[in-house]
Amino acid sequence: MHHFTPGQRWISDTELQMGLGTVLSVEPRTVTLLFLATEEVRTYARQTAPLSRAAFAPGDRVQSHEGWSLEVHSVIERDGLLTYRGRRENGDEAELPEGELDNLMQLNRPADRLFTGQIDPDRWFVLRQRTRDKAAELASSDLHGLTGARTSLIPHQLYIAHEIADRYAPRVLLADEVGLGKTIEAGLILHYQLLSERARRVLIVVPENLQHQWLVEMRRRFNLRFSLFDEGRCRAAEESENGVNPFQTEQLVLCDLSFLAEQPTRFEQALEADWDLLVVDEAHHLQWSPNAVSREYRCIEQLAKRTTGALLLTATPEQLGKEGHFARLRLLDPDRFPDFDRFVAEEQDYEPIAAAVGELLAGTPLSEVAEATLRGTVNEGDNQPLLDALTSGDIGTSGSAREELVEHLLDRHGTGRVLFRNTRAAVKGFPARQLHAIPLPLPEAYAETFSAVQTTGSRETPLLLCPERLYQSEGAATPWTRIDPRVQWLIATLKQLRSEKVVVITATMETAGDLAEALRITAGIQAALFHEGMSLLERDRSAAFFADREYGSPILICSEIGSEGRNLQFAHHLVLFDLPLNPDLLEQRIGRLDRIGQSETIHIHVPYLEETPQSVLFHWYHEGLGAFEHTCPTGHSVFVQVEPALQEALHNVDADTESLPALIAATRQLNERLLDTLHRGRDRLLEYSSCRPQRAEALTRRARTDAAASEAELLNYLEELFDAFGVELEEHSENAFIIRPGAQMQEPFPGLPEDGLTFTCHRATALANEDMEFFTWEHPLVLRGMEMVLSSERGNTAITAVKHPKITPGTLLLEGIYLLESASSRAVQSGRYLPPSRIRVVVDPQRVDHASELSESSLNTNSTAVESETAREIVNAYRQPLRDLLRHSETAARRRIPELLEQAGHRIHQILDREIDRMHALRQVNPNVREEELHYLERQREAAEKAIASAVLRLDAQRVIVAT
Ligand SMILES: Nc1ncnc2c1ncn2[C@@H]1O[C@H](COP(=O)(O)OP(=O)(O)OP(=O)(O)O)[C@@H](O)[C@H]1O
Repeated sequence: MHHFTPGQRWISDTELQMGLGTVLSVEPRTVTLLFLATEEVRTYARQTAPLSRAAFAPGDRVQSHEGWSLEVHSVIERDGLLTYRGRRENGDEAELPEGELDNLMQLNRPADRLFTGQIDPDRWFVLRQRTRDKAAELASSDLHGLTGARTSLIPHQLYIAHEIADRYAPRVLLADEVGLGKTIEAGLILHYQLLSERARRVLIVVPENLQHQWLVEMRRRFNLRFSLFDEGRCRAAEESENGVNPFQTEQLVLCDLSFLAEQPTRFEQALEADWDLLVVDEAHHLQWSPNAVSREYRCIEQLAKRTTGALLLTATPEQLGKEGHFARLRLLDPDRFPDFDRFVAEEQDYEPIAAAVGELLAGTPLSEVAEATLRGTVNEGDNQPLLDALTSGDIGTSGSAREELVEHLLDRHGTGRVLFRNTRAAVKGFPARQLHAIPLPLPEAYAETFSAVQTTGSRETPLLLCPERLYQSEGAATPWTRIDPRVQWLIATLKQLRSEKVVVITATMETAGDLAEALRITAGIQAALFHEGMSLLERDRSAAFFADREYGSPILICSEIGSEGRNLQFAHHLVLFDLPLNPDLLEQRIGRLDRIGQSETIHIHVPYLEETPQSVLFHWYHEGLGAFEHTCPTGHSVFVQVEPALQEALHNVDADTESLPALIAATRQLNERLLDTLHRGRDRLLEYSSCRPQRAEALTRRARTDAAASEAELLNYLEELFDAFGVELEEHSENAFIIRPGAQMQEPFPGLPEDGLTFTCHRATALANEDMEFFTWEHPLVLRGMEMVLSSERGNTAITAVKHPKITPGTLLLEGIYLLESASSRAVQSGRYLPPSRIRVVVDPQRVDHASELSESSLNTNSTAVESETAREIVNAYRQPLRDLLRHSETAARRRIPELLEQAGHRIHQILDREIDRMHALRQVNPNVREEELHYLERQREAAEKAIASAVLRLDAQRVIVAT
């Protein structure tokens, strides 16, 4: 372990560009350093800190923070701190305590190593360069973080993730229809933000029964290891360290909403824990109305206020009404959504804009109405010239003008930047749903029940829809499962569908439990059970029992909690043992099977008792809304409007035979009207902005091409990497390999278990074999391997013999690899504009740079290894010529700096100026753009320019070339 003393100067091996750090404090297990050049404070575990002591020796030249330099003659150590004595440039004798060293001073380690004979095998040099190149390429790629997860590359998801992930502190509502991949989208955004260090601390809040699924999805798809926080975990953290805030002991935390809502102390701790990103799944649970704000809503509201980024997920944003929807948007941006009435009024204006966008996209000549709408937008600043180009009839310019106008309109109108919603209709390619309606006779015993409760108020509706409930109270004489014909029907149907997986959903856990029991006793069927009365572990076991293809149960019986979030698309049969009153809940239930990955027609079985409220509801859903065979985006709005009449019909089944057909007809009409309005207005705009198909397709094509090229490249790289570190690699099966620690391995390879692991770089293989690791350029083991190469000194000094037609035998050349690095924090992302770009020079004694004719590949293919003993002899024999070559190479490298800085400046302007201009235009019409976001971009531009102006050149590696 290193010995640290406050005031000492150290350098980060993994982030050399941060310059010299100063030890601030030393704790028993940690050490904290301040890197003044980037104004960052970092705390490391002492045992494993990737730090090297910045200690200089006589003969070195050191630089003071005042700008003068000193040639060191002697070094004095006092209480662990060094003071350098020597001569300044002006000839004065001077002393320089290490605390006064220039923060950006670089260590010339490769040269030191060369002259002290620490020369590496040539393959290490080659590996180092390859790694360096790749790291630079990844740092500047907009796809890095979005394509390496174990997911199929699906256009609407990639589009959303790409739109959002790169934003500063994104605050959005992901509201794709059920099962289209909101979790995946959130995972992609998280992954991108974490990889690019835009976010470090993330809190995910989900309903209790989805905790495990989220943990598993984040781990197996994105390699993100979240820690599950419950009371036990919090207590354990407090016991192991007195006074600690448990939520601060981990960076990635997942917990359950009711835990936070019900435990004020824990909630306060979570609130204090300083998150960068908050993710809330099933956000429709956050109930809000002007008169009643739920505890859950209040919790998330406070967390969202304190956290810069927030992703809310819900498939049914309006499940609890438009007000609730507005309230959730308000959580994301209270300034933009201050007032519910204004929000509703704004929606009225979307229709003409949506119509104009539709015409622009269709490519047809503009109607007068659309043209007038577009003319109404010229005050936004930049639409007039586009409109002129469009109406001029010039084919050459009108196409791109159309495209740009669409962009402007979508950017500036509607909820486009805050809300994303993809629908099945837009995404396409989903299998059909087939309804099997099963009317069953009403048993005598139930008939009494109905007449007893029919005339009572709407509070009794659940009893009407689930009459068995009356028989579930203690002391009921007959078990309802013997009376209810749905049970016999279920048994018969399950027997028929013997080889199929069947999901049965029912409203309550009591009914679910009774059903499972009845199946077991009457028919010997062992069903998996899933309800809120079971522990989390029991539920997860049950879900796994059902999912197991070979030994599992073919039947899963869930209470309503099973209708949210779970992935059951491997089943094709769904039994709705009863029907929920809320259309969104019905959609959630069907969504368990109707989700991405469903490969067959979904059979929806609905048994209902004839001439009862059950049959009323069935007909209302089926004939009024068509909700079984299609998703029904308007379901909730229709329900709200017809609820009194529907309740009436449920409570008076046989009062008047005319009223139900009338209700159904009215429902159908209303539904059609609402669908039409939505289609023309709000939803149209939302659809256009949630996924612009051409862009999404182009992005996906690029991602797929990149991924395909990466696969072969990565495999080839990994062979070299593993070979260099002594990791053994062998074939496992087609596209799959095994790696394990080899006999030659000198240090542990991070992430590689003792007994090895199986991996594939092939996406389809990874998707089909979840037990294999999916290695991509984003996988932690690959990234840590690359970091190991770059943070170690290995490969920064080599000697090689080259036979090359362009070099006279006997010539000594020096290949120098320099890095031009800006000392900025990663938040400034100067790397995006000035990727840690290499400057490669190959100088001869006449100071001529041969870099272009002696390319790396031509040198690598023509080189032969030089024995280490011979290498040392060469260095000893040619010390002075080599020192001269080093000087020349640095001069040659410096000549290239202006060009690189210019390119970086250009890149800053290209990316940020455009973005800032766009934001300004947007704010004219769409206050969705937060002031904060705009300022962030402006600050970013300033900081990036500053960082780049202070970029320094550093020798990263050198290779002596002896021509033979
Ligand atoms: N890109 C993808 N690659 C592989 N599987 C995917 C992909 N997208 C979605 N899936 C699978 O499809 C199913 C639905 O995805 P997900 O759970 O993210 O949807 P959701 O919109 O969050 O669903 P819900 O509305 O039910 O919460 C999941 O089983 C998920 O693993």
